[in-house]
Amino acid sequence: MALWIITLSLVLIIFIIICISSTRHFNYWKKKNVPYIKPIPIFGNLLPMFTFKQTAGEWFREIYNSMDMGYLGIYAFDQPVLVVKSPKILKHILIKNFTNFEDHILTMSKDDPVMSKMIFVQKNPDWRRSRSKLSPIFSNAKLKLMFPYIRENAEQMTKYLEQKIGSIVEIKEVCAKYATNVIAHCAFAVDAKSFENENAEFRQLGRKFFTPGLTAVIRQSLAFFLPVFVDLFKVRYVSPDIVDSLRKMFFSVIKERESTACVKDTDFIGLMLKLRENEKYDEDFNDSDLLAQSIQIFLASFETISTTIAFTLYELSNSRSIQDRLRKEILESVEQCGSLQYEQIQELKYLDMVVCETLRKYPVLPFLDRRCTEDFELPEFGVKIEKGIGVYIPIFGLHYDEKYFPNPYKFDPDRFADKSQINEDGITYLPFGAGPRTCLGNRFGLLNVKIGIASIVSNFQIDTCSMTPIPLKFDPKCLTLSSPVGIPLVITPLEINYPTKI
Ligand code: HEM
Repeated sequence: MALWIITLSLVLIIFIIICISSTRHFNYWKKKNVPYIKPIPIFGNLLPMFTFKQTAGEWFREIYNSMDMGYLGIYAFDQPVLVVKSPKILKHILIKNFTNFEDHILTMSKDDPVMSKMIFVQKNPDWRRSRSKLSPIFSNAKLKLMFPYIRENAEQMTKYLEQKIGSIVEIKEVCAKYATNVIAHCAFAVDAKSFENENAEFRQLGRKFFTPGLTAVIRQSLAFFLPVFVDLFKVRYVSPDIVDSLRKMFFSVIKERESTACVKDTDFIGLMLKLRENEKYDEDFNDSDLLAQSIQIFLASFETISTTIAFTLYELSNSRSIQDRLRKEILESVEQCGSLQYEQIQELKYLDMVVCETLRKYPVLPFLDRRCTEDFELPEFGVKIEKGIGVYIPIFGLHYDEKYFPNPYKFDPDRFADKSQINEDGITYLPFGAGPRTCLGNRFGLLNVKIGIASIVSNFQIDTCSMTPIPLKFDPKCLTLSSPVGIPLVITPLEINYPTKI
């Protein structure tokens, strides 16, 4: 027999074995009497995501809309996982019965000594220990100390934009420069110089990590949807050269701080060094833990901040009345105090409403995951979840549900005029997650987002141009929400002669 026939037969046999073995759990939801979507061999229900026809967020929204029940079974490759839609059940999972769902499904290879220590990835008991140590460094008092630098950086951004007046600006890139500078300064005590140098090292690192690519999205999707594979094949979530560059920067700052005995409260690295000093005898909090959490801060903040500002500016460019109302609020407030102050930012109600609405329409992380760590039962809802089962929360589906947000495609900040009712009866709005594992940096993130928006809106008028994608499409090669063509807009000086600018 010809060699090619033997080879082909072998490949065919291996393929059939993989197909059959990938279906061995496929009667799990049927046996539990849970409604489920019919899976296919190998991919389970994940094929649309891996053919890059849809983003993960859009796929979860489709699943969300396909069911009337409060929950539904699917298969992530061969693994049964539950997609939960009911706001009341979500409140139990994320808050009331949090101890049954403390871990994320997301897994990093144990062979990756840095990334596996990042707090987002840590499982218990490590996560609890890190969370209690890191929480104080995000306090209001600490953020206030960082405020002057953030405002200074926003001023640099407006100066940069002044040179671009009248031309088409890819605003997401400008916001990425702003966020890179803040995070490099606050997490690594480095002046990133993103506005001065198009190829600044920190900006390059951010581009490398967040520029969508086939291999990156496959690696990252496996970490979320097939964690067993990650450990088995030692799949790296972040390419080692990015981690190496951040490691070098981190240790050079530590060395400098130690040699000059310089103690600083105005950046996260200084705060973490203080923490290490206090935890001298804690072997579980050494330099590699500090490095892991610094990288965590870089990865968790830079894309979320820049994307949220860019999506807000996109919506403002599409609505002159919202843009004008926001500008009026900001400029009136600045006029009273001379310049924008930390406390004032928290009091700008319409700015807050605008940002909340942006995070509803564009939750940067469009889905969340949890792992059931103890059997869980809610007889009143007919729910029983076994230890080990993964749970996905379709944020994008909830945020576009007519029941909770009428006319969901409309950008309408007035939805958030009264925030007291939000998540009262169950969880329907969760751009930062919810419960004890909610985003650790949400106040820091919101502060940066609001200062960035206030600086641009108070100095420029923002409009769409022939290159602005309307409607906006999302990039299927990105797990977070992102536009494949960026967000090109035109900025012009303010038409009316406003009395004050920031
Ligand atoms: C607009 C900005 C941001 C958004 C929309 C956002 C969103 C999120 C979401 C959805 C989670 C998962 C929460 C959960 O599982 O319940 C999360 C976790 C986290 N975020 Fe953010 N984030 C933002 C900014 C930031 C910033 C600026 C930082 C750091 C300075 C940060 C640090 C973290 C950390 C450390 C976690 C893991 C918390 C834990 O597992 O205990 N985030 N974020």
